[in-house]
Amino acid sequence: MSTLTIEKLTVGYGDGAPVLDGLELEVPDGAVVALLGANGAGKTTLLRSLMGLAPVRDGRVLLDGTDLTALSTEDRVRRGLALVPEGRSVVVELTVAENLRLGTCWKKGRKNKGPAREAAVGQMYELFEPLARRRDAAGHTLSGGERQMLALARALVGEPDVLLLDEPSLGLAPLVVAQLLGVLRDQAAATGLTVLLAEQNVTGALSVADRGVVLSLGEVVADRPAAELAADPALRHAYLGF
Ligand SMILES: Nc1ncnc2c1ncn2[C@@H]1O[C@H](COP(=O)(O)OP(=O)(O)OP(=O)(O)O)[C@@H](O)[C@H]1O
Repeated sequence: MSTLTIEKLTVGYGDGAPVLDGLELEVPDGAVVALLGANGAGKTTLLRSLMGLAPVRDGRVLLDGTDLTALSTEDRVRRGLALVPEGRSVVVELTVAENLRLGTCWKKGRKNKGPAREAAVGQMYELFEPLARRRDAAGHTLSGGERQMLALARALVGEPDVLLLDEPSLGLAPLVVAQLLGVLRDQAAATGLTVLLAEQNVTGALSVADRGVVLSLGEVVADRPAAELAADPALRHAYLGF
C-alpha cells in the first residue's frame, strides 16, 4: 500500500559509535522484506527509528515520498506506520476484544466507530481463530502464542499501510510460528500491506518474504530475493553464518 524509503540513516545512542551508519533501504509497496542479521546488528534500532523511537543523527525516512523524519510517533502512526515490538506487547488487564478495539483507533480519516470498528475486529477473529475462542479472556491469561497473535491482530486491525514486526516468532513453538507467519503472508498478499519483518528465525522469515536484507555493522550488506538467499548455502554462510 505504501513504499518506505530509508536514506543514509545514521542512528546512535548517547555519545557511542553509530549503530546504523548511513543505511539505505527501500521497502516497496506491497513487499514483504525480511530484515536479518546477528544479535546486536541493529534490527530493533532500525524498526524503532522508523517510528521515531530511536535517536536519529542523520538521514531521512520517507513514506511514498513524504519525509517523516521530523514527525512524532503518533503522526507516523496516523500516516499508516505500525510497529509490533518484540515481547508480545498487549494490555494484559484488558480482554482480547478490548485490546482489538484499542487497535482500531489510529489511522487518520478512518471510520473507526460502531459497526465499522466491530467489523474490523470480526475480521481478526476470522484470521486468528484461537483469538475468537478467547475473545473475553484477559490478556494475562493468554498463552505466549495467543499473545503474539493478539499483538499482531491489534496492529492489523488498525489497517496500517506499512507494518514493522520485531521478532514475532521469538520463543514460540514451530507450529504457532508457521501459523503466525502464514497469516502475515496471506494478509499481505490480500491487502497489499508493506511489511518489514525483523527475525532471527531466518528460514521462517525467508519462507514468507519476497526479499531478504542482511544488516551488519550498521549497513545493509545483502539485499536479495528471499528464495535466492534461502537456497544458496554460500550466500547464507557468507551473510548469515550458517
Ligand atoms: N537504548 C539503548 N541504549 C544504548 N544502546 C543500545 C540501546 N538499544 C540498543 N543498543 C545497542 O545497539 C546495538 C544494536 O541493538 P539492536 O537491539 O538494535 O540489535 P538487534 O539486531 O535487534 O539485536 P537482537 O537480534 O539481539 O535483538 C547493540 O549494540 C545494543 O547494545
